[in-house]
Amino acid sequence: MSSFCIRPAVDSDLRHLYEMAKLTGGGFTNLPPDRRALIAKLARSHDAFAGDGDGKVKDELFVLMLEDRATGEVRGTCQIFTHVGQKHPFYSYRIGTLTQHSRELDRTFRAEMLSLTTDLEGASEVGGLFLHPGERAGGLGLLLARSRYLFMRANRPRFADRVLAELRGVIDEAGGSPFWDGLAGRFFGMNFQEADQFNAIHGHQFIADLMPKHPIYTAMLTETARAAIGLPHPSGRAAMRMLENEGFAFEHYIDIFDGGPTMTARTDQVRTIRDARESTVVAIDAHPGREALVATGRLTDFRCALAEIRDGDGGIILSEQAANTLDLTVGDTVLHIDR
Ligand SMILES: CC(C)(COP(=O)(O)OP(=O)(O)OC[C@H]1O[C@@H](n2cnc3c(N)ncnc32)[C@H](O)[C@@H]1OP(=O)(O)O)[C@@H](O)C(=O)NCCC(=O)NCCSC(=O)CCC(=O)O
Repeated sequence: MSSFCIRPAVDSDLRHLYEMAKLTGGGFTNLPPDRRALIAKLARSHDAFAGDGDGKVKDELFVLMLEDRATGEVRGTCQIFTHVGQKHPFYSYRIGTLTQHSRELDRTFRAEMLSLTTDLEGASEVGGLFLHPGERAGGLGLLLARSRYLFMRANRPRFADRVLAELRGVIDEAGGSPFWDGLAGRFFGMNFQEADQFNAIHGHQFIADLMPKHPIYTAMLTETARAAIGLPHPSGRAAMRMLENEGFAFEHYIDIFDGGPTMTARTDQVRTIRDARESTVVAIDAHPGREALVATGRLTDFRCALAEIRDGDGGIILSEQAANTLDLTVGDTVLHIDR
């Protein structure tokens, strides 16, 4: 087990966030390579961690970081929004069908249409998931993604009953988006990269403002735009698999910008939220145990790590390594779930 640990972002993480944002290759709405936008994110996250939820529905943002406690190196990040669409409308396209029959021709046609909706307004959102390429395929992506669900469980009243995640859509080799070119791009006078850059600095709102409000028949889109509907960017397949493993499903909502799939779940049915257990640490030793995710704390003191645990008398026995990584001692309460 490693000494990697998830912790709340602090203002001095700007450098790390910026470095990671530069590595994403663009089109990653929640992690733009723009210092001003990242400073604003960190300030918003700072406020969210400092408050304790006053019962009002707000769109708060929590930014988490993956740090190697042995070296102090930051290797990943992820985000959680409490209620999207409180300030600016949260638009999605819903894919629907309209079936029509002609008696004279004896033909039935099913037309697929994209309707602009704000159906997902008020839901919580997980996003901004990024692991340094050098650390992939070793379980840390899983730690990053699932730590958010343990955080939500620890702060359940602050989150909505529904949770969504937007996956990046298909981007071609030239950095363009076939879905953008076939639809939104025709109403903006800019290519995808320009829109992406504008979006990073000024936010999503201009897209919503200029987007055509009438339903779009997909039969009228170009073949390449149509083929991109609901398809994730190839680098997002691991993220999609992890969402599916948690019980998220594609319910016919897509991003209005790049056509990427929006996955949704009932918050209390997300596997990690539903199945996590709260236990007391009854002992700490160096014997091997089963692999689990262990979290402690609730807000600025929140920490989460991969750990070896065993069942003990009246609680769990934790590995020494995990106890050091998470600063835990006997008698502390933790949230945990097997890997
Ligand atoms: C997403 C992560 C953090 C995932 O980390 P890793 O790559 O280390 O993941 P992993 O442990 O190798 O794999 C996790 C699960 O995905 C499966 N998997 C891996 N690669 C796959 C592929 N190409 N196709 C299908 N499934 C794949 C693995 O088998 C495993 O599932 P089993 O356990 O079943 O075997 C990383 O790939 C990354 O930083 N990618 C680039 C940035 C990105 O695209 N981020 C997502 C943006 S979308 C977003 O942020 C919203 C979504 C969200 O926030 O959750």
